[in-house]
Amino acid sequence: MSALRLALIQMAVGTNKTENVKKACKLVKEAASKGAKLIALPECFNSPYGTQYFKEYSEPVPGPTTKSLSEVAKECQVFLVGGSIPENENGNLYNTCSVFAPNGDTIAKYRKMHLFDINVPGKIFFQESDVLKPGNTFVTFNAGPCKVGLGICYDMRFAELAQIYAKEGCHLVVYPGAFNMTTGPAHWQLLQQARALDNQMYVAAVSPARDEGATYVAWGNSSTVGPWGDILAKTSHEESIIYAEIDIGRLEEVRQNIPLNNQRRLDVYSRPNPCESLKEMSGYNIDVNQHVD
Ligand SMILES: NC(=O)CCC(=O)C(=O)O
Repeated sequence: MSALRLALIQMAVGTNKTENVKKACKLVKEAASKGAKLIALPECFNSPYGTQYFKEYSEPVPGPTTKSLSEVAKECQVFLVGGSIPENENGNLYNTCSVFAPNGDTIAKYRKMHLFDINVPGKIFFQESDVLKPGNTFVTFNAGPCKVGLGICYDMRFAELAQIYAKEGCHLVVYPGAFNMTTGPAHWQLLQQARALDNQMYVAAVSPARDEGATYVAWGNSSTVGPWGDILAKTSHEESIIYAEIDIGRLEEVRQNIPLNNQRRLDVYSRPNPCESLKEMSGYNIDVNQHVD
């Protein structure tokens, strides 16, 4: 078997943590009943998204939320990417994704590496680093034939993360994420397609459903993109589950058709930046746009 069915659960997240977890488990069961073998939840699915909420909703990992996820993964016999939750480890908070195998074992734990600190004046200011610490570790796991890398939301903007996963042999990167009404329409879909095309791999991004009454309004629009850069599944902003086949054969075909991996000019990329070297030699008076050999 070289394919598996992926489900992304774009769930509506409320302020009641117990209800959020209960709903997540119910939706996992629904996705499993439709044949999904790898199922992913969104970023911050047990808590509203916002720096003012993280401490109150935080819990240890393993803890009550991951226990429920482990149980439902086992009951449904699926691989479950547990979105993310605010993790509390000895008072330090992280944005953390745990992954569960069909036997309920925790097989991966990833802490968001690039914290969401942005300021688009008049539109959105967000400073995750006010309350969260970043993770420093790349995390992959195997789901049947598919090797999967993990990132969380803002991590999607950093091409290096997906590139490292591709080099490590991943076929798919899953990003639980919650873009917003400013950057969502501008960048959410483009970034997924860029990461997929650059690396000729599958990319899946799963958001909470949009709640216009929330302090942070998520863009929604969860989607799965294929190694050709094509959108395989996509939803709008309501609560929904979307499905796509992750087909390793198709990924290999794309890589054979356009063999980027054999064509990289590592000999050139590894040279010191020619523009910087020339600028230094010339006292910065050169046109750095000129071709330099
Ligand atoms: N939760 C996040 O990391 C949001 C990232 C985001 O909206 C972006 O524009 O990047």
